[in-house]
Amino acid sequence: MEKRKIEIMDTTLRDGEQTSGVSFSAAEKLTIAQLLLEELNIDRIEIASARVSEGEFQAVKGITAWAEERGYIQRIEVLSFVDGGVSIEWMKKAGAKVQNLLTKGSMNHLTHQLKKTPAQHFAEIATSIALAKENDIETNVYLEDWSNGMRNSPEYVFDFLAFLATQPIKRILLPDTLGVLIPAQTFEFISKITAKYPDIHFDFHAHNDYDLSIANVMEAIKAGIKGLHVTVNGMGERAGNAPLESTVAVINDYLPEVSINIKETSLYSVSKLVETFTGYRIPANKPIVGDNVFTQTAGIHADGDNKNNLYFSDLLPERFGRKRKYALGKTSGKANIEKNLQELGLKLNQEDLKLVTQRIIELGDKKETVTKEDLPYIISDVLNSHTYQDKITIDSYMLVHSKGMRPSTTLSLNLNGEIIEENAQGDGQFDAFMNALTKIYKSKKMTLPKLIDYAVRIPPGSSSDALCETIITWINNGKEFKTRGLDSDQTVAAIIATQKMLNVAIQ
Ligand SMILES: CC(C)C(=O)C(=O)O
Repeated sequence: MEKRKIEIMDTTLRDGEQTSGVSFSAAEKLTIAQLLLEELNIDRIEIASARVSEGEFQAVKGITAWAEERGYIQRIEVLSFVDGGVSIEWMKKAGAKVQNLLTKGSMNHLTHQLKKTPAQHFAEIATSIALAKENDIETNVYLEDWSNGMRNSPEYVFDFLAFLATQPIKRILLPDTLGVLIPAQTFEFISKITAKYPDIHFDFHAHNDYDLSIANVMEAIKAGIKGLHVTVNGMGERAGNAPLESTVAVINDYLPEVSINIKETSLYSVSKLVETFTGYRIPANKPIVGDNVFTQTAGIHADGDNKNNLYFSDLLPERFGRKRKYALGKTSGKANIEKNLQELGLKLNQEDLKLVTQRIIELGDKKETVTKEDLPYIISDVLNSHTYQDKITIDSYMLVHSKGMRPSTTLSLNLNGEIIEENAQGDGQFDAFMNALTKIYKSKKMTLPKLIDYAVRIPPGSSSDALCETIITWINNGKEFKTRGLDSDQTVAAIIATQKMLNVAIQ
């Protein structure tokens, strides 16, 4: 059976720009337009509202010049108004060839906003369409507030459609302007319209106010719609529009009777670029493009992935240019750690794996996020802890840092079984700690190795703040050696490195 083609119209550059606080520069608009058409294969794009500003005019001019050269000009659309030809003049100067004419799709809007009768409105629309035609501009017509129109004034909507059926237009665009439709209504309303006008091209423009945009998009397709409006990352007025990414995935996976032409593997990179241009952050749990949506956190999932891919679905990350990740944290378990080790090309015996797992769970308990890049540091720390037995331990300490007073430390040291407590002040918390330790050593007529270098680093490439490593270089009887400490807190890491030094020095 031949599949029905669904046209995808992306309105990131028009409705998406109506996201509160978002404004694209002309150069950004051109870059996004190029990616949408050439990288993703989007059928049509709506790039601006006519008459908005000089900046918008320049942006449209730039895109139309480029599109004309590439033969894409009929795929570039501009939102225009019933304004006696002002929008047409603006579009002509900007080089645009397709207007999406904004009209009133409900009696409520018509009477209370325009304060006109249907006959007056239709006459003005006919003039706008004729004027566009004279100027070689093609017309699509938006019925603003159409979904409420279908609920509250269906006779008006059908009169309006009967009028439009006589007009030289290409498409009729049906917006759920306030995002109020539920899937059953979407199906019912669109079915009624497509049954009556099977040869007219209708687009559906969803909004996401009830988080139902994708469900509505699916019903609109089943009801015979020929085109859909979407935005990258679901940006748009209020709660936004139907997100391009989920629309593509759900159509490809669940609606085999229709076809679309979008390149799935480029969805993520375009989404990221739009995120960067807008500063509008993608939530980590946003389907397809969110940071965490291909990360297995629970160990049982990673374990299942090893056993006949028990936790896989059709939403494979590679489809969207992404990779599956296995989180490291308190719920991760051995399977997650093994997956990360595999990726790093590392192997551990069962005992060390257990110790590393234990360390990661401890960090997770402190609400730290551990990344793959942290793993070699944790392993090195765990493996090094095998090389000596701690005879001297710092059993407890209190570090005080306050305004207007010198930092101070109280510590309790277990020196070969004897517990000694001491306190001291210093220039910083670690300095105060070392001063207290020096006091204990002096009281026992022992000498401490001298600290000659102190370096702190976070694991390179780590995107988490889980760990920092403190590496201290000491000198003892003319011999230099280094010890390291690993912790989420820099001073604690230094204290761990110091305890190691105390034990190395007595060997
Ligand atoms: C401006 C119009 C076309 C719109 O975006 C809507 O009604 O949702």
